[in-house]
This record gives sequence, structure tokens and C-alpha cells, in this order.
Amino acid sequence: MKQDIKICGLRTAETIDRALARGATHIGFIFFEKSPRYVEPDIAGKLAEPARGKAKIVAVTVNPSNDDLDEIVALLKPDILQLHGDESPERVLTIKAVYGLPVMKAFSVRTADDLKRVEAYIGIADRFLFDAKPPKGSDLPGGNGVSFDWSLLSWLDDSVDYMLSGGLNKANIAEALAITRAPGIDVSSGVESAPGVKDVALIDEFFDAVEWACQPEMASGS
Ligand SMILES: O=C(O)c1ccccc1NCC(=O)[C@H](O)[C@H](O)COP(=O)(O)O
Repeated sequence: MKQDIKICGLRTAETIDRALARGATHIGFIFFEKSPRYVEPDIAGKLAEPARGKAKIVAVTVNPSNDDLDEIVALLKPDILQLHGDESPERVLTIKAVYGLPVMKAFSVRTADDLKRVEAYIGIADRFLFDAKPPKGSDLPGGNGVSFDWSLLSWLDDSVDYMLSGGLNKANIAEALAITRAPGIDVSSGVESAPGVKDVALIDEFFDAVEWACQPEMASGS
């Protein structure tokens, strides 16, 4: 199975080019000002140009106001809105209706109960992203480089389309894929040399690790 691959929190033309060259299907821009990955919407719009039509451009927001979304949508022209906060199903529906864009709703997961919250969004969100809960003391709802218990995803109905996220890197992606068979994967810190600093060599190594994990003999579990 060939899964979608999202590289999130990109901030330079060089790392975007490398992600696209290696086959990223999604590239994410972070619009959360406390994040070391934050980019101004107008800069993100310029950075995203080479990706148009090659990869889906994802705007990552946290409980965005209408004004925030107006600016981001106008300047970035994203293909997908990722909602990484506490947005209710009603808010997701409103955002979809106003902007006419698909929504990927993020959930932080620690226990099976956390996955039950997904039910209220089925048929509303277009896709889900499962991330780990932020560690104590973190100001960031995402991009913390920590994983959750991937086996919990076996509780999900097969029809739920999602991206697996949280602490993925070249060393654990094969195990993550073997356990979850996730239809999409998302990485940020795992391809960084320092918080917010993406690294082309680490991007390469991550894609190499995914390719290795997806060789027919690995995928069949033999
Ligand atoms: O990455 C951030 O700084 C961030 C800040 C606020 C909300 C969401 C954020 N990231 C969202 C993502 O989709 C990340 O790729 C995801 O959390 C995984 O990050 P990591 O564990 O570092 O791979």
C-alpha cells in the first residue's frame, strides 16, 4: 500500500523542494504563533507556489478565528485546512461551508477513550490526523516529537481515513506502519536538526526509511 506522506512545518524553499522531489503528497504550514515553525501567511503563500498541483498544501491552524482563516485562505490558497485545536463538529461544518475546503481534524490521543471523540466528526471532517497528547509543560498542541500507543488505532472502524502523526522518524516509521497500516503519515520534528529547522538529509533519510518499510517483503510481514 502506498500511503500519503505529509511533511509539516516547512519554512524554506530548499526543504520544500526536497520534500516534493522525494514524493511528499502533502506539505504543511503552521499558523500558530508560539510555534518555532510559524510562518506568516504571505510568506507561506510564496513558499507554496512550487508545490501547487504536485502536493496538497495544508494550512495548520489551532482554534482559528474567521479573520485568521480569511487571511490564510486568501494568501496561501490551501487545498486542505488542518484544525489542530478544540474545534467542535459545528465549527468544522461552518468552516467547510464558508471556505469550500476539505478539513483534516486533528485529535490528540493517549487512550482508547480519546478515539471515541472521533465519532461525532464522522461524515463531517474529511480526514483525521491522530497525534500524541502534548507533554506536560509544552505550549504546542502539535509538533512535540512524541508518539502514542499506535495499537490503539486498531479500535477504529476501517472506513476512517486518517494520517498517523506524533514523533514519527526514520527509526520508528517501519514499526508504525507495520502496526497501523496507516493510509497517511505525517512528520515534523523527526526531519528537523533543531526545533523548527527542517533538514534535507533527514528528509531524505525519512523517505528512505518509508521506502524500505514498504518493500513487498516488509509489507507482507514476512
Ligand atoms: O508543529 C507545530 O509546531 C504545531 C503547532 C501547533 C499546532 C500543530 C502543530 N503541528 C501539527 C502537525 O501536523 C505536526 O506535524 C504533528 O503534530 C507531528 O509533529 P511531530 O511529533 O513533531 O512529528
